[in-house]
Amino acid sequence: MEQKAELGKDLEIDRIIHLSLNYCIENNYGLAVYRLPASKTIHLIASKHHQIADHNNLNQLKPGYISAPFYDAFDNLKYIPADLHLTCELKNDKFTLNNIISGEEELEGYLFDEPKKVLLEELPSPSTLISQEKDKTQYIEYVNQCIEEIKDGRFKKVVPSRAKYTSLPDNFDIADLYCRLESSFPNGMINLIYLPTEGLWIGATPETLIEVDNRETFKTMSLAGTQKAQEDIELKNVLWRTKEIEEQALVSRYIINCLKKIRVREFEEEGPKTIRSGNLFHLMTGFKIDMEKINFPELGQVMLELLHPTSAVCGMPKDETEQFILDHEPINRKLFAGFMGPVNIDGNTNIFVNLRCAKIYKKHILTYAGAGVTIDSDPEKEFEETELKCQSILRHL
Ligand SMILES: C=C(O[C@@H]1C=C(C(=O)O)C=C[C@H]1O)C(=O)O
Repeated sequence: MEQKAELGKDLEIDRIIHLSLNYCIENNYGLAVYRLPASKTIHLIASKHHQIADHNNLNQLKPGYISAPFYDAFDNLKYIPADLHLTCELKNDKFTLNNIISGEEELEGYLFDEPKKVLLEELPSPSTLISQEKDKTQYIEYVNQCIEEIKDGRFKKVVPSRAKYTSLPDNFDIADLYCRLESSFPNGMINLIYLPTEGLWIGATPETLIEVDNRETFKTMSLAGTQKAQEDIELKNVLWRTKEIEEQALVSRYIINCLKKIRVREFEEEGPKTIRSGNLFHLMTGFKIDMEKINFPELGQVMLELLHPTSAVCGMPKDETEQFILDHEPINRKLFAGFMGPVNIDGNTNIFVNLRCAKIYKKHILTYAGAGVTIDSDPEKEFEETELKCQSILRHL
C-alpha cells in the first residue's frame, strides 16, 4: 500500500477523474468524487457493490457515499461503500493524490494506466429535447398555477422546477468542469456521481441537509431567498426584500417544527445571514444541536427523514405540495433536490440537498433549478432566477 501511495504522488485530479470514470462506466461501478465546503481535500469513493440502503441504518453503515432522488427518496437510497477511497490534497494550485485510505486492487491499478479521453460516448443521449421557448412558456404557466394554489389558500409556498438542455462544447472535459466548480464555489459541496442506474451527475450545492460531526454535534440549515451576487458589497450590507425574508423564515419555521415533533428544544440558531454561492447570494440560518447533551445518537437519521424534502425545494405544507409537484411538474427531478453525501467518513456524515446540479449526456448537459414561489411572486422573475441557478453551472463549461 505504501508503495502505491508513494507512486500516486504524480497523479493529478483530472487524470484520476478520467481514469476512474472510464473504469466505473465500463465495469458498472458506482463512483463519487466530492469536496466538502471550505476544504482542501477531494475524496474519491468507488465500488462495484453499490446497493439500496436502509435509511434507518445510516449510523451502522460502513464508510461510503449515499445518493437519493427527490421522489421516494427513502425507498431509492443508493449507497456506494468506500471499497476504494482515496484523497487528493491541494498543493501549489494542484490537487494531487495524497492518500489511499482503502484499496480496491483492480481499479487502483488502473489509475496508473495511460490517460485516455473520458468515455462520454458511452453515455446515452437525452430522450427528449425541449426548445428554449417552450421551456420558458411552460415554466411560467406552471408558476402561475402555483400562485393560483397559494391564492386559493391551499399552500403557503411551492418550489416549481425546470430543467434546461444545453449542447456540450466539442472540447468539453468533465474534469475541467469539476475543477472550475471547485474554485468558483469555495463554500459549496462539489460533487460528481456516477451510478449505472442514474448516469453521470455533477454539481456544486450550497445547502447542508444534515451534518453529524463525531457522533456529537448535529447541524442543519435553512437556505432560501436568491439574488445575483454583486462584487463590490460586503455580505453584511446585502439588502433583501420582504418576499425573500418571509420565504426563508418559512424554511426556518419548518425546521423548528421538525425539531418540535421529536421534542428537541435545545438548539442554537444563528442567522439569517447572507451567504455567497458562486454567482448568487442566499439567506441562511444555521441550526446546531449537542447530541450528547440531549442523549440522541440517532438524531441525524431521524432528522433526515423528517426534513426531506424541505420547504426550500418542495413547499408548505409538505405532503400537499409534494403531491402537487408530482402531478403538475413537467419534468422528472430524478437526483435534483434529492440528497447525497459521505456517511461515516472519519466519523462524520455530511448530507447535502442536491442543488446546482446537472446530468451529463453524450453531447448534452441537463441543468436543473427551482425557485421558491409565494403569494408575492412574479413568474417572469422566478424564471430568471432559475436561469441564474442554471448558469451557475453552465458558465463554467
Ligand atoms: C431550488 C433551488 O434552490 C433553493 C431555493 C432557493 C430560493 O428559492 O431562493 C434558494 C436556495 C435553495 O434553497 C435550486 O437551486 O434549484
